[in-house]
Amino acid sequence: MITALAIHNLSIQRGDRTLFSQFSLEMKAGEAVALTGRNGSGKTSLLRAVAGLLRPAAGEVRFGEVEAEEARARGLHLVGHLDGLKTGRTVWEELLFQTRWTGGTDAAAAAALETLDIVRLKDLEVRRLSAGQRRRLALARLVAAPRPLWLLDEPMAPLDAEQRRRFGVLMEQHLAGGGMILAAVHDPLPLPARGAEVGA
Ligand SMILES: Nc1ncnc2c1ncn2[C@@H]1O[C@H](COP(=O)(O)OP(=O)(O)OP(=O)(O)O)[C@@H](O)[C@H]1O
Repeated sequence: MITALAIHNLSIQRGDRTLFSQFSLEMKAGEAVALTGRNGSGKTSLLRAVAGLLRPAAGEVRFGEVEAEEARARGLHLVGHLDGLKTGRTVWEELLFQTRWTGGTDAAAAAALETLDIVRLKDLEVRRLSAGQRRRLALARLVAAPRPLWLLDEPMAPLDAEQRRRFGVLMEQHLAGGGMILAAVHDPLPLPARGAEVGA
C-alpha cells in the first residue's frame, strides 16, 4: 500500500525544450494536490513521469516504502484527458477489460457502473458516448479496481455540475480511506487541496 509520494528535483524535457526543472513535491495518505500551470507548462508530462510512462531528464519519484516498479504496476491509476478507451467496445466490455487489467472484480465493475451513473449506457459503443459520459467511463476504473494513488489529468473538465459534485464526493471518500490524489487542473478541485504550480 502506497502511503506517500515524493517527487524530488524533477526535470522534464520534450524535444530540445526543458519544460520545467527542479520540481519537488511531497504528499502523504489522505492528501490531494492540485497541479496548476499554463497550457503546455508540463502538467500532463509530470503525471506521466510519476506513472513511469515518461523518463525525466533528472530527479526522482519515490512511493514511500514501496518499490517504484511495484507502485506503478499495482498502486496507482492514471486517468488522462485522452481517456485511454477502446472506442469499438461497448461501455460494459471496456469497463470489464479495464477492471480485470487493473486487478478488480467483475462485481466491482458492475458496482462502478452505478457509482459513475453509466448503467443505462452499458451496451452502447464507447465511440457513441458524449465527452462527459466517456470521462465517467474512464473514471469508473478508479472505483472498480481500488488503488491508493490517483493521477488525474483535468478530471472534471467535461463533467456537468451534477457529475462534478458526484465525483467530488468520490474523491473525498478516496482521501478519507487513506488515498492520495494528484490532479492537473485549471479549475479548483471541489475539496480541500494543496496547490503546486508547474513551470512557474
Ligand atoms: N513527444 C513530444 N515531443 C515534443 N514536445 C512534446 C511532446 N509531447 C508533449 N510535448 C510538448 O510538451 C509541452 C508540455 O505538454 P503537457 O501536455 O505536459 O502540458 P500541460 O501543462 O498538461 O498543458 P495543458 O494545460 O494544455 O493540458 C507542450 O508544449 C507539448 O507540446
